[in-house]
Amino acid sequence: MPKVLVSDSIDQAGIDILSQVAQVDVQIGLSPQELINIIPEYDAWMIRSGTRITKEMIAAGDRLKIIGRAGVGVDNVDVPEATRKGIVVVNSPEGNTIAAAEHALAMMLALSRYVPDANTSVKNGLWERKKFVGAEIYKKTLGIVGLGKIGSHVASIAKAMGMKMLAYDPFISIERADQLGCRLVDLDLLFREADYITLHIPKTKETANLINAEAIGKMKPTARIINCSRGGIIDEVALATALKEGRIAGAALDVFDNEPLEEGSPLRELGKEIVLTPHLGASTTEAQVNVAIDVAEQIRDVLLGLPARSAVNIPGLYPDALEKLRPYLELAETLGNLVSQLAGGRVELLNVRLQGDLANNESQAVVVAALKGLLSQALRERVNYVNASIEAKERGIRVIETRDASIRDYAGSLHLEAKGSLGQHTVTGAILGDGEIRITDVDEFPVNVAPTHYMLLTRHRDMPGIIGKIGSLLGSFNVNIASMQVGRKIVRGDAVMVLSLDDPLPEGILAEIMKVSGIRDACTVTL
Ligand SMILES: NC(=O)C1=CN([C@@H]2O[C@H](COP(=O)(O)OP(=O)(O)OC[C@H]3O[C@@H](n4cnc5c(N)ncnc54)[C@H](O)[C@@H]3O)[C@@H](O)[C@H]2O)C=CC1
Ligand SMILES: O=C(O)C(=O)COP(=O)(O)O
Repeated sequence: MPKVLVSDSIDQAGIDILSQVAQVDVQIGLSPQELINIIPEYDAWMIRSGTRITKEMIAAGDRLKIIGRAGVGVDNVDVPEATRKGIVVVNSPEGNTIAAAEHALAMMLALSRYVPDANTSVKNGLWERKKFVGAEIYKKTLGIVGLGKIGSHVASIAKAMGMKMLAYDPFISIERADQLGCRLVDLDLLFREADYITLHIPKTKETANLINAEAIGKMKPTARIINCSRGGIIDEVALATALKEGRIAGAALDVFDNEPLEEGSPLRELGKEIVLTPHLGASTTEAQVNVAIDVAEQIRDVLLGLPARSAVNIPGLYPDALEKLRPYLELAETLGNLVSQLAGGRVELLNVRLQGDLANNESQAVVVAALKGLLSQALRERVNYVNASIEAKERGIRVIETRDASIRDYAGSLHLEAKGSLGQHTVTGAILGDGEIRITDVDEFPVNVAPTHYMLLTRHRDMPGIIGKIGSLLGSFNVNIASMQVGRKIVRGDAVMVLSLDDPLPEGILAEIMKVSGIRDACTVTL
């Protein structure tokens, strides 16, 4: 019988499901070393946010087939390492949406009316009515950062409470925001105008320290910040200083840089202007039943050899179909990711054209893979083969699928066209005889490049010297070029340059590239 390790507190409903097919061991509070010692005997591992699954633990888990996160965020799991080891990572993308949204609203109200401190005061035998005069949220402006599942639910309730709403989410369409009663604005305006700012975004490179001293400096002195998303999005020291000096009015935090919140944290020293909870966003009976069942069912299915419905790192397709289409799914995902970065965040239209032999194939999975790639910049591990179409629909992305079997530059190729905040862009790619992916066309300019993790694309005038200048500029920043391709339609006309790089581009280099005479546009892409 397979064995499942449960190392965080999970609702019994989940344990019951797992017990149908496996021996379940619940072991909470083990140290990282203890986990490394015992994980070799387990086939599956079920956690919440309390366990950090590291590369070393995954390396030790020789029998591990699946890691199940009973919740949304998988930032406590080394997903790339799990993927490399062929371990499926699943989560429950929607099981705790309502709980997290309601907690954010509870925090907003508690903060406005000083409920926690007033409660402590009464329990201490005091009756301090003057000390706890609060603020109403009615007719106040709520700035929602991240209009995904939780942010959308917060919006619908805040609307009913009479709030005016601004939202910032570079991956959401204006129509979707309109439907929710939110005005999409840039971050700067949101910071300046909001009375309440609530964060509902994943922690990524872009969102780490988003709320820093500079951002706080733009806020009203009466502004209050609520964070029930992820620690590390707010600079805790900058926030504590601003609250201490009265530069903003309050903050309510459920998540922290270090959890549990460390003893010397300056946040602990503040008074009624701060409300702190110990990562309780998902802690309702209902949400815990939802996520436990959702994830336990997936672990059970995978242990029985069936696909998982919310895998964050592999497609939830049946093995036969998957094997046949695998190269094209990878191609579609890569091209989707590439075209989304060329078109800018707010993509409103994706046209997927299956060409040559590919036009005769079952196409749905290819379109879904392209959407998964397209949304991966916004949703990271949250988007998968199962939810990509729904996510795209909710974001107001129009998807058009066309086929043209007569285009036969390659046996089978895929052409994507996306319209976003940076205009309309196209990419084409194919699978070569050796199974390798090639990008064969960018914005209708022919190229022949293998995609790599770091890429630089320029639009320039085809003229002598320009390639050399870009090469030397990259060299002077110690960036190594793996390969370089120029595509043009006519001599000395417009051209594109596609460079595969071994290193990420340091900050500031794009501005230098743009100064090179003849360069019209340049962008970096991370695949
Ligand atoms: N405190 C708690 O116990 C809980 C916390 N969470 C966390 O809440 C967060 C939101 O969860 P969901 O709404 O389910 O996720 P979601 O994926 O549905 O929504 C996230 C939204 O953030 C947007 N986004 C991505 N990068 C952005 C950026 N740089 N700037 C602005 N917006 C950006 C995306 O377009 C998306 O609409 C996640 O970090 C999740 O882990 C979720 C449940 C419970
Ligand atoms: O689902 C999430 O992303 C959460 O943050 C919830 O965390 P938890 O399962 O309550 O430890």
